[in-house]
Amino acid sequence: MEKIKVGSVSYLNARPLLYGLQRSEELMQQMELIEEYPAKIGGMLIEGSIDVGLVPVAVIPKMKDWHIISDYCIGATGDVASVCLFSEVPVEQIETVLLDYQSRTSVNLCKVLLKHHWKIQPRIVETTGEDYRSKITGTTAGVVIGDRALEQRLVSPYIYDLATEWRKMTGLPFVFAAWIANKPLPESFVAQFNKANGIGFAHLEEIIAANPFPVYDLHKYYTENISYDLTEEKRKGLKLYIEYLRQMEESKKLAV
Ligand SMILES: C=C(O[C@@H]1C=C(C(=O)O)C=C[C@H]1O)C(=O)O
Repeated sequence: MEKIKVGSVSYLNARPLLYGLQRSEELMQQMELIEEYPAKIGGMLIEGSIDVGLVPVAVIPKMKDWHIISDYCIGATGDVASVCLFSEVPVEQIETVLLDYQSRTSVNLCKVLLKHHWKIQPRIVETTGEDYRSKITGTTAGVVIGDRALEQRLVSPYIYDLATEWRKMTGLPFVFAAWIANKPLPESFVAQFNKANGIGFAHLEEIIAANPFPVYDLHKYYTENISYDLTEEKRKGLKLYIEYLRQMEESKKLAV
Protein backbone atom coordinates (compact mmCIF):
# COMPACT_ATOMS: atom_id res chain seq x y z
CA MET A 1 0.00 0.00 0.00
CA GLU A 2 1.25 3.49 -0.80
CA LYS A 3 2.25 5.55 2.21
CA ILE A 4 0.19 8.55 3.32
CA LYS A 5 2.26 11.68 2.72
CA VAL A 6 2.16 13.88 5.82
CA GLY A 7 3.60 17.39 5.80
CA SER A 8 4.49 19.43 8.86
CA VAL A 9 5.78 22.83 9.79
CA SER A 10 9.49 22.51 10.58
CA TYR A 11 9.40 25.00 13.49
CA LEU A 12 9.88 24.26 17.19
CA ASN A 13 6.14 24.75 17.81
CA ALA A 14 5.38 21.51 15.92
CA ARG A 15 7.80 19.37 18.00
CA PRO A 16 5.28 18.33 20.70
CA LEU A 17 2.78 17.22 18.01
CA LEU A 18 5.39 15.26 16.04
CA TYR A 19 6.88 13.53 19.11
CA GLY A 20 4.27 10.76 19.30
CA LEU A 21 3.99 10.32 15.54
CA GLN A 22 7.72 9.75 15.12
CA ARG A 23 7.74 7.21 17.96
CA SER A 24 4.83 5.13 16.72
CA GLU A 25 6.15 2.29 14.59
CA GLU A 26 2.62 1.42 13.47
CA LEU A 27 1.96 4.97 12.22
CA MET A 28 5.36 5.44 10.64
CA GLN A 29 4.80 2.26 8.61
CA GLN A 30 1.71 3.88 7.10
CA MET A 31 3.07 7.37 6.51
CA GLU A 32 5.97 9.44 5.24
CA LEU A 33 6.78 12.69 7.08
CA ILE A 34 7.95 15.81 5.22
CA GLU A 35 8.98 18.94 7.16
CA GLU A 36 9.12 22.38 5.54
CA TYR A 37 8.20 25.97 6.30
CA PRO A 38 4.43 26.69 6.45
CA ALA A 39 3.90 28.41 3.07
CA LYS A 40 5.62 25.47 1.32
CA ILE A 41 3.63 22.81 3.19
CA GLY A 42 0.42 24.72 2.37
CA GLY A 43 1.32 24.82 -1.33
CA MET A 44 2.06 21.09 -1.31
CA LEU A 45 -1.37 20.31 0.17
CA ILE A 46 -3.14 22.48 -2.43
CA GLU A 47 -1.26 20.92 -5.38
CA GLY A 48 -1.71 17.40 -3.93
CA SER A 49 1.93 16.40 -3.41
CA ILE A 50 1.00 15.61 0.22
CA ASP A 51 -2.26 14.09 1.53
CA VAL A 52 -2.43 15.81 4.89
CA GLY A 53 -0.42 18.51 6.59
CA LEU A 54 -0.05 20.79 9.56
CA VAL A 55 -0.74 23.69 7.22
CA PRO A 56 -1.55 27.40 7.49
CA VAL A 57 -5.34 27.65 7.85
CA ALA A 58 -5.27 30.42 5.22
CA VAL A 59 -5.11 27.67 2.56
CA ILE A 60 -8.69 26.57 3.38
CA PRO A 61 -10.44 28.95 0.91
CA LYS A 62 -8.12 27.66 -1.84
CA MET A 63 -9.11 23.99 -1.38
CA LYS A 64 -11.95 22.09 -3.05
CA ASP A 65 -12.00 19.32 -0.49
CA TRP A 66 -10.64 19.73 3.04
CA HIS A 67 -10.99 17.85 6.32
CA ILE A 68 -9.61 18.84 9.71
CA ILE A 69 -8.44 15.45 11.01
CA SER A 70 -7.09 16.23 14.48
CA ASP A 71 -8.17 17.81 17.77
CA TYR A 72 -4.77 19.53 17.92
CA CYS A 73 -3.61 22.71 16.21
CA ILE A 74 -1.10 25.53 16.47
CA GLY A 75 -3.19 28.21 18.15
CA ALA A 76 -3.10 30.88 20.83
CA THR A 77 -5.49 32.27 23.41
CA GLY A 78 -3.22 35.21 24.39
CA ASP A 79 0.37 36.15 23.44
CA VAL A 80 1.68 33.64 20.88
CA ALA A 81 5.19 35.22 21.01
CA SER A 82 6.28 33.85 17.61
CA VAL A 83 3.93 35.72 15.26
CA CYS A 84 4.49 39.45 15.47
CA LEU A 85 4.67 42.67 13.57
CA PHE A 86 8.15 43.95 14.40
CA SER A 87 9.01 47.61 14.13
CA GLU A 88 11.32 50.41 15.21
CA VAL A 89 8.40 52.85 15.43
CA PRO A 90 4.88 52.68 16.93
CA VAL A 91 2.26 51.16 14.64
CA GLU A 92 0.68 54.52 13.64
CA GLN A 93 4.03 55.62 12.18
CA ILE A 94 4.64 52.51 10.07
CA GLU A 95 4.84 53.31 6.34
CA THR A 96 5.77 49.90 4.89
CA VAL A 97 5.08 46.34 6.04
CA LEU A 98 7.24 43.46 4.77
CA LEU A 99 5.38 40.14 4.74
CA ASP A 100 7.15 36.92 5.75
CA TYR A 101 7.50 34.63 2.68
CA GLN A 102 7.34 31.58 5.01
CA SER A 103 3.80 32.45 6.19
CA ARG A 104 0.31 32.24 4.77
CA THR A 105 -1.93 32.67 7.84
CA SER A 106 -0.09 35.41 9.72
CA VAL A 107 0.59 37.65 6.74
CA ASN A 108 -3.13 37.66 5.95
CA LEU A 109 -3.96 38.12 9.63
CA CYS A 110 -1.71 41.19 9.58
CA LYS A 111 -3.64 42.56 6.57
CA VAL A 112 -6.94 42.02 8.44
CA LEU A 113 -5.57 43.80 11.52
CA LEU A 114 -4.12 46.73 9.53
CA LYS A 115 -7.52 47.32 7.94
CA HIS A 116 -10.02 46.54 10.70
CA HIS A 117 -8.07 46.97 13.95
CA TRP A 118 -5.33 49.57 13.47
CA LYS A 119 -7.15 51.15 10.52
CA ILE A 120 -3.99 52.20 8.71
CA GLN A 121 -2.89 51.66 5.10
CA PRO A 122 0.89 51.22 4.87
CA ARG A 123 2.54 49.93 1.70
CA ILE A 124 2.55 46.11 1.74
CA VAL A 125 5.53 44.27 0.29
CA GLU A 126 5.84 40.51 -0.30
CA THR A 127 9.28 39.01 0.36
CA THR A 128 11.07 35.99 -1.11
CA GLY A 129 14.13 35.39 1.05
CA GLU A 130 15.52 35.67 4.56
CA ASP A 131 17.39 38.96 3.87
CA TYR A 132 14.11 40.89 4.30
CA ARG A 133 14.59 40.76 8.06
CA SER A 134 17.57 43.11 7.86
CA LYS A 135 15.27 45.65 6.15
CA ILE A 136 13.02 45.95 9.21
CA THR A 137 14.31 49.42 10.13
CA GLY A 138 13.01 52.98 10.38
CA THR A 139 9.37 53.17 9.30
CA THR A 140 9.59 49.78 7.57
CA ALA A 141 8.09 47.07 9.77
CA GLY A 142 7.89 43.34 9.13
CA VAL A 143 5.86 40.25 9.98
CA VAL A 144 8.10 37.40 11.15
CA ILE A 145 6.89 33.96 12.27
CA GLY A 146 8.24 30.82 13.91
CA ASP A 147 11.65 30.33 15.54
CA ARG A 148 12.95 33.35 13.61
CA ALA A 149 10.32 35.54 15.28
CA LEU A 150 11.57 34.44 18.69
CA GLU A 151 15.01 35.67 17.54
CA GLN A 152 13.60 38.92 16.15
CA ARG A 153 12.17 39.69 19.60
CA LEU A 154 15.74 40.49 20.68
CA VAL A 155 16.19 42.95 17.81
CA SER A 156 13.05 45.09 17.33
CA PRO A 157 11.90 47.57 19.99
CA TYR A 158 8.20 47.48 19.02
CA ILE A 159 6.59 44.04 19.04
CA TYR A 160 2.91 43.69 18.14
CA ASP A 161 1.80 40.13 18.94
CA LEU A 162 -0.77 39.27 16.25
CA ALA A 163 -2.68 36.72 18.37
CA THR A 164 -3.08 39.31 21.14
CA GLU A 165 -4.20 42.00 18.69
CA TRP A 166 -6.71 39.55 17.14
CA ARG A 167 -8.05 38.79 20.62
CA LYS A 168 -8.38 42.52 21.36
CA MET A 169 -10.34 42.99 18.14
CA THR A 170 -12.59 39.92 18.24
CA GLY A 171 -12.50 38.54 21.80
CA LEU A 172 -11.59 35.16 20.28
CA PRO A 173 -8.55 32.87 20.28
CA PHE A 174 -6.71 32.28 17.01
CA VAL A 175 -5.71 29.20 14.99
CA PHE A 176 -2.57 29.53 12.85
CA ALA A 177 -2.25 25.96 11.58
CA ALA A 178 -4.32 22.77 11.73
CA TRP A 179 -3.93 19.20 10.47
CA ILE A 180 -5.87 19.36 7.21
CA ALA A 181 -6.32 16.57 4.64
CA ASN A 182 -7.20 17.16 0.98
CA LYS A 183 -9.11 13.86 0.74
CA PRO A 184 -10.88 11.51 3.18
CA LEU A 185 -8.29 9.33 4.97
CA PRO A 186 -8.83 5.87 6.52
CA GLU A 187 -10.66 6.20 9.86
CA SER A 188 -8.23 3.91 11.69
CA PHE A 189 -5.27 6.05 10.57
CA VAL A 190 -7.01 9.26 11.65
CA ALA A 191 -7.79 7.82 15.10
CA GLN A 192 -4.20 6.65 15.67
CA PHE A 193 -2.83 9.93 14.32
CA ASN A 194 -4.97 12.03 16.65
CA LYS A 195 -3.96 9.97 19.66
CA ALA A 196 -0.25 10.16 18.78
CA ASN A 197 -0.51 13.96 18.44
CA GLY A 198 -1.20 14.26 22.17
CA ILE A 199 1.61 12.05 23.47
CA GLY A 200 4.33 14.74 23.35
CA PHE A 201 2.62 16.85 25.99
CA ALA A 202 3.66 14.35 28.65
CA HIS A 203 7.28 14.64 27.43
CA LEU A 204 7.80 18.39 27.13
CA GLU A 205 10.98 18.46 29.24
CA GLU A 206 12.53 15.78 27.02
CA ILE A 207 11.55 17.74 23.89
CA ILE A 208 13.02 20.95 25.32
CA ALA A 209 16.29 19.19 26.26
CA ALA A 210 16.55 17.76 22.73
CA ASN A 211 16.10 21.20 21.10
CA PRO A 212 18.45 23.64 22.84
CA PHE A 213 17.19 27.17 22.10
CA PRO A 214 18.85 29.86 24.23
CA VAL A 215 16.82 32.66 22.62
CA TYR A 216 13.47 32.01 24.31
CA ASP A 217 12.12 29.93 27.20
CA LEU A 218 10.61 26.92 25.42
CA HIS A 219 8.74 25.76 28.51
CA LYS A 220 6.86 29.05 28.48
CA TYR A 221 6.43 28.80 24.70
CA TYR A 222 4.90 25.31 24.86
CA THR A 223 2.72 25.85 27.91
CA GLU A 224 1.72 29.55 27.90
CA ASN A 225 2.12 30.84 24.33
CA ILE A 226 1.12 28.10 21.88
CA SER A 227 -2.27 26.61 22.71
CA TYR A 228 -2.59 23.23 21.06
CA ASP A 229 -6.16 22.05 21.61
CA LEU A 230 -8.64 22.87 18.88
CA THR A 231 -11.50 23.96 21.15
CA GLU A 232 -14.95 25.24 20.16
CA GLU A 233 -13.77 28.81 20.89
CA LYS A 234 -10.80 28.34 18.58
CA ARG A 235 -13.09 26.96 15.85
CA LYS A 236 -15.14 30.16 16.22
CA GLY A 237 -11.98 32.24 15.81
CA LEU A 238 -11.03 30.18 12.77
CA LYS A 239 -14.46 30.61 11.17
CA LEU A 240 -14.33 34.39 11.64
CA TYR A 241 -10.80 34.58 10.23
CA ILE A 242 -11.85 32.62 7.12
CA GLU A 243 -14.79 35.03 6.65
CA TYR A 244 -12.33 37.96 6.70
CA LEU A 245 -10.17 36.16 4.12
CA ARG A 246 -13.14 35.59 1.80
CA GLN A 247 -14.13 39.24 2.21
CA MET A 248 -10.60 40.35 1.26
CA GLU A 249 -10.71 38.12 -1.84
CA GLU A 250 -14.08 39.61 -2.85
CA SER A 251 -12.89 43.20 -2.47
CA LYS A 252 -9.77 42.38 -4.53
CA LYS A 253 -12.02 41.06 -7.33
CA LEU A 254 -14.18 44.22 -7.18
CA ALA A 255 -11.08 46.41 -7.36
CA VAL A 256 -9.94 44.87 -10.68
C1 LIG B 1 2.41 30.38 15.76
C2 LIG B 1 2.93 30.08 14.62
O1 LIG B 1 2.09 29.59 13.69
C3 LIG B 1 2.50 29.34 12.36
C4 LIG B 1 2.06 30.33 11.43
C5 LIG B 1 1.73 30.00 10.14
C6 LIG B 1 1.48 31.03 9.09
O2 LIG B 1 1.58 32.22 9.38
O3 LIG B 1 1.17 30.67 7.95
C7 LIG B 1 1.65 28.64 9.79
C8 LIG B 1 1.94 27.66 10.66
C9 LIG B 1 2.24 27.89 12.08
O4 LIG B 1 3.39 27.22 12.44
C10 LIG B 1 4.38 30.22 14.35
O5 LIG B 1 4.93 29.49 13.53
O6 LIG B 1 5.03 31.03 15.00
